[in-house]
Amino acid sequence: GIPNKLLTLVFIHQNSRILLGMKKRGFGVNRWNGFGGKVQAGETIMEAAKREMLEESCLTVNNLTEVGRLDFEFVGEEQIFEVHVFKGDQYEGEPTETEEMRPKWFSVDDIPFKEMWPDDILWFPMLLKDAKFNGYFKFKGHNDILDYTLTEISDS
Ligand SMILES: NNC(=O)c1cnc2ccc(F)cc2c1N
Repeated sequence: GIPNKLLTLVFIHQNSRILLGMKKRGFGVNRWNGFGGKVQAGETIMEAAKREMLEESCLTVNNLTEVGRLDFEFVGEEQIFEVHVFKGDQYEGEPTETEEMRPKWFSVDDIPFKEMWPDDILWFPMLLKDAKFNGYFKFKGHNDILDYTLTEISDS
């Protein structure tokens, strides 16, 4: 089907550490997520990414770039999520726990994939090496990937 729900996913990646957020309630609860959420009417996807980052972590990220696009389908659900993945390395503020998220820095050599969505281990290597990527994942529930496609896009 046609993806029809725009979402953002934001990571701060500084040298050998990446900021993740433990989701404290709602969708993806008890998993280390990227920061982000829905795109509201009247805002660009980039504006939504920065807004959600500020709301969920209290950080203002200055240099976000879009590094990937992931479509997620959940069998039995009409809606397909079109997730725009952003990365930045310059921010203002201090990572702060909110009602939604508990932020924590992880070494890129020690990412808690067992406590993350099962697709992460597949595309994080691309995220970390600054490759651009496109993916599609068909989920059954929140834990099983029935099938997927994942393509690294080389600019050159
Ligand atoms: N760090 N990874 C995420 O935040 C993440 C990964 N995969 C997902 C798959 C389906 C979905 F609805 C959300 C996510 C998601 N937030």
